[in-house]
Amino acid sequence: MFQAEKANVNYDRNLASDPDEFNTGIIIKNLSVKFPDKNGGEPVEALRNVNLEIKPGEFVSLVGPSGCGKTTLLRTIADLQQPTTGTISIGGLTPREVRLQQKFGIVFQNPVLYEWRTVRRNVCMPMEIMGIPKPERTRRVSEMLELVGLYDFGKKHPHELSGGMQQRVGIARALALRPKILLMDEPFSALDEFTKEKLHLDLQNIWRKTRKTIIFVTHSMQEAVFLSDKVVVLTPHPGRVSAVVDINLPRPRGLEIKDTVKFNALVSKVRNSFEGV
Ligand SMILES: Nc1ncnc2c1ncn2[C@@H]1O[C@H](COP(=O)(O)OP(=O)(O)OP(=O)(O)O)[C@@H](O)[C@H]1O
Repeated sequence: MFQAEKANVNYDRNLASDPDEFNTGIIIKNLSVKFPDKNGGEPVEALRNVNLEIKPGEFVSLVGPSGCGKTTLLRTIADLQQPTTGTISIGGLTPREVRLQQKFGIVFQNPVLYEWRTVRRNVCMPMEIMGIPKPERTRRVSEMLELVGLYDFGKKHPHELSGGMQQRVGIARALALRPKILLMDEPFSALDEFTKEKLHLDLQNIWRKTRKTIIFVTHSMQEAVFLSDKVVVLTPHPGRVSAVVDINLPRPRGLEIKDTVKFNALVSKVRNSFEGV
């Protein structure tokens, strides 16, 4: 259980009902991304003609085999990669405008924590860079560490934590600047199955409490179905959307849902979307 739940902290008040209303709906139209070939050959078509709509507050996973363009799509939404053609609109703004407003939080597979800094000071770092005053920083670090279940570990250093705990620090750090959209690139793929399942439950709770739009990249069909409202299936060479599968399972979801016929039917549906291409 979350420490936040134990402490009966009202995160909905603190995190979700931000007075700064921001429409996090994402509309992607005819998006293509090509990378020039270093040896002068044909460019690599990482994404071809991607059309996708993500509603505000939706949890969407991108799944597909290696090289189908998942990371490229995430990076293009985050304005870390420019489209070759097509557009992305986020509540009417461009990815650049959204990035400059610090509305994206990004979590990578490897959280890249600073070993010489404590957990608290790792989470604090983006706020230091942004010049947020110290009392507010201290308050938010406590809030974020409670949210990810690490309040009692604030004085530890990264090497004293397990892989799962380190990834929680990465999530807390990504949330510290109060982003509206959380972009997660295979955040749990390096973790063991038990830790992964615990983090799935915890991420579901974080999403429920903070109401962020989450885009989650994974190779795992089960992970995608368990977490998402919608699974976007990508197919490589060139990278394109082969299906969008709605996951109409009730929430909140417990691990036992993985044993249900409905869950496994949805996993099969995602799998068959690859085979159909
Ligand atoms: N900076 C780059 N320069 C050249 N080619 C690139 C670059 N980034 C990605 N690619 C190519 O674009 C295609 C899509 O890559 P991308 O990393 O987005 O796929 P992915 O689905 O995230 O793969 P993985 O699951 O292995 O992370 C691949 O063929 C890849 O080699």
